[in-house]
Amino acid sequence: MTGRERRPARPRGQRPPKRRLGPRRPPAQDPPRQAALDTLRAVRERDAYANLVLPALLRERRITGRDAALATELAYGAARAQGLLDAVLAACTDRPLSEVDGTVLDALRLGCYQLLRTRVPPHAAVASTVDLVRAEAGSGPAGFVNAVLRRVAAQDEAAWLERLAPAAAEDPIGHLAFTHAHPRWIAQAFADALGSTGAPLAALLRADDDRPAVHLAARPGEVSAAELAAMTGGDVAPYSPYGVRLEPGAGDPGDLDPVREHLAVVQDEGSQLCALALTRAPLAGGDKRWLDLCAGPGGKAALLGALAGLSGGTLDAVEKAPHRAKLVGEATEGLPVTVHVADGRDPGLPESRYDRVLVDAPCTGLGALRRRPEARWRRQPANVPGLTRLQRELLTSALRLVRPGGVVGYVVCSPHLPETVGVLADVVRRTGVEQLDTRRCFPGVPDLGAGPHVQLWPHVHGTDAMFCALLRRPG
Ligand SMILES: C[S@@+](CC[C@H](N)C(=O)[O-])C[C@H]1O[C@@H](n2cnc3c(N)ncnc32)[C@H](O)[C@@H]1O
Repeated sequence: MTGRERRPARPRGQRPPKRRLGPRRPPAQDPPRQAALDTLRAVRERDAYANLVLPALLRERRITGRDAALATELAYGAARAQGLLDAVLAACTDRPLSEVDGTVLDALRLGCYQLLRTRVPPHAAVASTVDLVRAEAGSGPAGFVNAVLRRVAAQDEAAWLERLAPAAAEDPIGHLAFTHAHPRWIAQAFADALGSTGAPLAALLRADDDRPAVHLAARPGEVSAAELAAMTGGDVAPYSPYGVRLEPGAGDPGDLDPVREHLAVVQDEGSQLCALALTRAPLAGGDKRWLDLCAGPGGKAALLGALAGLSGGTLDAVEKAPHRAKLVGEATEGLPVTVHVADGRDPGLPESRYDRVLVDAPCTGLGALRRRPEARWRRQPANVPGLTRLQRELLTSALRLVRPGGVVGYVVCSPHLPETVGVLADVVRRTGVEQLDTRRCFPGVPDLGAGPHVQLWPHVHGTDAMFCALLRRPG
């Protein structure tokens, strides 16, 4: 993210702290904001995931209802908007943000987020942040935060964007990236995949910046989507026969009884559709042996395992990371699923055996950024080459494991072209495998493009930006 303005001078009389001053005071009497601050700190200090840290903190501190909703909005919102917030904060002090104490910077981000992107009254946003910092770090840092946030509060978000965003005429992608708080390289990747730098890119970035609905998948054979919707207060999803959508901010879905009782899993509707597409591809001959080559934590394995069970089949589920393999075992309890802790590139399973194989490959996750608040600022372009090599190797391995005439589904939760059509083109060229018209296995889903693969989009389908290609090994 680049700004085009020089930073104004530091607020008069205020010096940012080099380090925390004096002993810590007792926690501020503002549990939601304290929880949000502690979440941002865990993300920064320990590379933690906000969407794992915060629910645990809320449970531990018994923060519920409106307070939990506020903590969630502030922690996830500030994590998502970090680049934009930092550009505004940098414009309000002459000291590099890298020299500001970490906790003070987390608090500044929280305060700035409230000022720019919530309806919290400005005086409350500033005062509550100053109180947090006073309790954490003392009155010197609190004075610094007070001065910086007063500068932020002098303008609203639109005015800051006008002042700091690259000009749309000169750099349309940079402008949209800044406006919707995305790193520029990710906006560029989206533009490449969409083939647009105009309205579709703006719509995608906007949707990616929104709080997403939570999607559930009903376990086939146990409960219908309509029953699950009635049990959870959600709505039956538009495309997946097993899907239910819950309103954003409807609380921790892990607490829902059907999820606790394994009648449903939390799973994006796009993920459900990709797993289902594999089962829908036409197949001649036997259809009892299925394989999931990258199964952890088990969302798709649970859906595939239940469907395999209903038709008298079985699923082998491979996962390299032992702790994630354990999660697959838990997610598929009671289903005809065998979990293997192994490397999918050479899992030690018989070759030419399986009727259907899913490769839900490790990827940048650029298609699911809205569900992982801090991920967009953590991912780097340097991550891509290692991932595409692994994706090619896993897909090649799947084509050895599937029987002649069998079907392989290649899925990534990313629209980034090197990970999608790039990997596919390379493997198709080397193996001569047949690409199926994947769109036919997404019945009722509109706007699937020119094919033969399928790219889903948040702004079009309300799902994560999942990519799916179905391939048939020559008979
Ligand atoms: C995108 S996730 C799969 C999500 C899963 N299919 C689901 O729906 O819950 C990719 C998984 O592949 C695993 N993985 C990474 N490298 C692997 C390898 N070489 N062999 C097998 N699994 C691998 C990761 O640990 C991760 O759990």
